[in-house]
Order: sequence, then structure tokens, then C-alpha cells
Amino acid sequence: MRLRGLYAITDSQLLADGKLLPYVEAALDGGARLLQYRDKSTDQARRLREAEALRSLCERYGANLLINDDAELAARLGVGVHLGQGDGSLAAGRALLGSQAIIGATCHAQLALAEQAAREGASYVAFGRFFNSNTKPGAPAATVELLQQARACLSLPIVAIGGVTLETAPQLIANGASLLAVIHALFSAESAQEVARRARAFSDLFATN
Ligand SMILES: Cc1ncc(COP(=O)(O)OP(=O)(O)O)c(N)n1
Ligand SMILES: Cc1nc(C(=O)O)sc1CCOP(=O)(O)O
Ligand SMILES: [Mg+2]
Repeated sequence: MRLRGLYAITDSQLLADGKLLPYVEAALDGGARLLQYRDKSTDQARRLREAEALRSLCERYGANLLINDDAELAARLGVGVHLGQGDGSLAAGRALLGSQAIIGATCHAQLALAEQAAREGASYVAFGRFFNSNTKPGAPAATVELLQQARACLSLPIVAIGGVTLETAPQLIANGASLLAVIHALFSAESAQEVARRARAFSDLFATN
């Protein structure tokens, strides 16, 4: 499976009030290849319900669903997981989810973390934040030079995250990002049609780069 393109990540605030499914469907319709369900609440029943609905949508559009932080929920649904540095071991996630699952790893701005993630069985490594992020302003900062170095020494797909917009995206792709993970610049839209338009514009950047 080729991991390249737009990687949409859900946000509980931006997608409140019944927007989760229509806005995600619009992102998938606009070409998002990966979708991450990122919900920090402890309402397990709602999380399961929403994740199941997102899995159905992803299946319909031929995209892949990943669950943020929660390998157990991912295993229950038979989907992938994204794990940060404090979210449990990648090797344990791989053992739980199997060889075919997509497992992503947060590597902040550190190549050494990415090399370790590769050794432990990650499917992709994520660096960030590259620009000012509305969603996570305090995340450690990464540079475009880091992307170039990572591209030169890693064979795994590289995700760029943090402040990715239609304006900042081209330089990330040009410097080695295989996937662009986006929250605010995608889901802060006033309508589902606008989400689809933005998703198409992000996806088109990969056709020309
Ligand atoms: C694609 C992608 N990259 C990085 C992150 C951040 O993960 P983490 O550091 O665990 O922080 P939270 O998202 O859990 O707040 C991510 N979620 N996705
Ligand atoms: C969840 C997350 N992780 C980051 C990291 O740098 O690890 S930045 C981030 C938020 C990304 O949202 P937006 O597209 O709105 O900036
Ligand atoms: Mg996490």
C-alpha cells in the first residue's frame, strides 16, 4: 500500500454539533487517503460508535482509518493506530494489530526517534510541528531541513504535521513529506462543500509534486 497524500485528522471541537460524519465524508470525497480519529474524551461508548461510523466511511472511499492513542480500540475495529511517545510501545502495537496494520509514530523533530520507530515496526514516521499550529500551539518545532535529512536516511513514508495549510504544504512535499496531516486548515470550514474543496486542493498538490 502506497502511503502518500492528504491525511485528515478529526478534531472534537471543530467537528462538534453533528459535523463529524459530513465533514469527514467531504474530506474523503476530496481525496484524503488516511483518516485519524483523534478524540481525547473518556466516553468509550461514543468513541466506539464514532470510530465504527468512520470505519464505514473510510471503507466506502477506499481510505484507511487510524485511531489516535488507543491500540485496543484499533484492534477491536481492525484498523490502524497512531502512537505518540507516551502512548505505548510500537512493538506491542504491532504484535496486537498484526503485520498489515498501519501504525504511525510521532517523532517530533528528532531523527533518532524516527530510526527507533522504524526498527520497532512503524509504518510511517511523523515529524512536526512545522508551522504555527492552531490545534497544538505548544508542540515542539521542526524544520524543513529535518525533512530533507529524514528523507535521505529513512525509507519509511514521512508525515508532516502542524500548521499545514494550502500555502505551507508545497514546500513540505517538495522537501520529502509523503503525507500531510491536517486538522485546522481542513476542518475549520463553514460547510462540508468547503471541506471537500480544501481536501481536493491538498490532494492535487501531490499530483504535481
Ligand atoms: C500524524 C500524526 N502525527 C503526530 C501526532 C501527534 O501525536 P501525539 O504526540 O501522541 O499527540 P496527540 O495527537 O495524541 O495529542 C498525531 N496525532 N498524528
Ligand atoms: C496533533 C498534532 N501533533 C503535532 C505534532 O507536532 O506532533 S501538531 C498537531 C496538531 C495539528 O493540527 P493543525 O493542522 O491544526 O496544526
Ligand atoms: Mg498521542
